[in-house]
Amino acid sequence: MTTDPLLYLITPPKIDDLLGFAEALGAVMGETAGTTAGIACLQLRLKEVSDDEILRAAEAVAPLCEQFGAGFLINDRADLAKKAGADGVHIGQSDGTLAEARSILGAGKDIGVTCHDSIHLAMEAGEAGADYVAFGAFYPSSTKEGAFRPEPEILTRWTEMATVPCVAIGGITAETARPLAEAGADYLAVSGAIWAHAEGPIEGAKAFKKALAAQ
Ligand SMILES: Cc1ncc(COP(=O)(O)OP(=O)(O)O)c(N)n1
Ligand SMILES: Cc1ncsc1CCOP(=O)(O)O
Ligand SMILES: [Mg+2]
Repeated sequence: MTTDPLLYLITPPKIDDLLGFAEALGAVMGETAGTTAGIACLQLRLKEVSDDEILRAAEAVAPLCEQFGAGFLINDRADLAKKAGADGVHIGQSDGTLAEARSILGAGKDIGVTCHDSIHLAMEAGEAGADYVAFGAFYPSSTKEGAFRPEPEILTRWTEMATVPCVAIGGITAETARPLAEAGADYLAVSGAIWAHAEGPIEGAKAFKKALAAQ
């Protein structure tokens, strides 16, 4: 690979067995630690669950992020990110404004913004102070349906015109990662390719280790 994106892991949208999940997460983080597929960031992305459930999950995963040196972000909710003492929040185009999230979290925290397939949205996010912009879904995703399907080239355009880091997301697997890395993604955001890997999350992590190995 010509570039070396970092891995940005996203949790499954529902976690039934929190202890079991934390164990699997620790194993994935341990498996990739110190390699080019080391987890740089974890996003807790639980959907249709109570605030308490999100905060309980945050309590379970935050120490692992600390242990393995990964940033810890919460999806959608700056207020819960603040309560959980997370490193930041990821917001979509319908999750409130960046200014609102910033006023809740303060200057030192990270705020990432979904920009779909739009350089225009990314410029707006960058101007509003986003710490990263996210483009996708690059490939069909079993985790989230979506109408937006950018070409990897958007990552190249962005990196040539802006300094704000870019995240690629959507259906990324060890097999589909390469064009996104070569196009200039700073981070590859991945969920299903780890958590729904046919042979389990550790094998999923090993596949990324192999795919992202320095060449
Ligand atoms: C890194 C990253 N990129 C995009 C998204 C999608 O956010 P959003 O559009 O708000 O959709 P939901 O994830 O909330 O369903 C993301 N979560 N993370
Ligand atoms: C949250 C999100 N936003 C666009 S695609 C996606 C899902 C990412 O999960 P997967 O890696 O399983 O496609
Ligand atoms: Mg959202």
